[in-house]
Amino acid sequence: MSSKFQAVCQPTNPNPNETPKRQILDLDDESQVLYVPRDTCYVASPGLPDLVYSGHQPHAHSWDEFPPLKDILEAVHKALPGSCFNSLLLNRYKGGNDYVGWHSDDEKLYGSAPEIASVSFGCDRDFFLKKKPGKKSNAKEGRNNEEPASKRLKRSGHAGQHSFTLKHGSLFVMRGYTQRDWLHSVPKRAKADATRINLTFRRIV
Ligand SMILES: O=C(O)CCC(=O)C(=O)O
Ligand SMILES: [Fe+2]
Repeated sequence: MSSKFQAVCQPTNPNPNETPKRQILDLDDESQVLYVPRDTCYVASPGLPDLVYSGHQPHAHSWDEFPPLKDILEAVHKALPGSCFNSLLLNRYKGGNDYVGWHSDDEKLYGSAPEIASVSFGCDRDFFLKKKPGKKSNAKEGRNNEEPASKRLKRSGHAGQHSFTLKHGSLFVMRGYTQRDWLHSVPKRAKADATRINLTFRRIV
């Protein structure tokens, strides 16, 4: 059976000073190409605008090519009443070296406060969320900076960062201003020795 997953490679960014909008691409030292450090596959309903991220425009497969995905979509719609997803980005992490760097899925075509439903299968992986620079993480931290800067710096390491373990069969939902105000990532994990498939259902408005 042929795989619809793509290991995405594209030529090195012509302007090396320009950082990709979403930090999900990485520079491969040997081949000097920008690559996505996991395999991806994009599915979308017909007639929607093209998805472009980090200068990459994935081919949109149709739902009919993957009948099981339609079943999962239906189950997600049932679990999240009122949701109506029309596109899906799949990620395959072949092992602990595959990852997604800090980014937000804040592309305009998803609207200002998108709901994104993330379903995971296979190997457990950690998922991190942290506030974008300049966004206050809660009312407490916004207090007039009573604390000396040196102290604040010390505890700022992972303060305000939230970690979740996304387990086989789990449904994780991001909504509201999560994409506007927060970054998320799935870091490399030496101990994650098996494949993980992640499905992120989205609505292009
Ligand atoms: O694999 C995950 O849990 C996250 C994937 C993700 O953030 C994305 O596809 O934008
Ligand atoms: Fe994401």
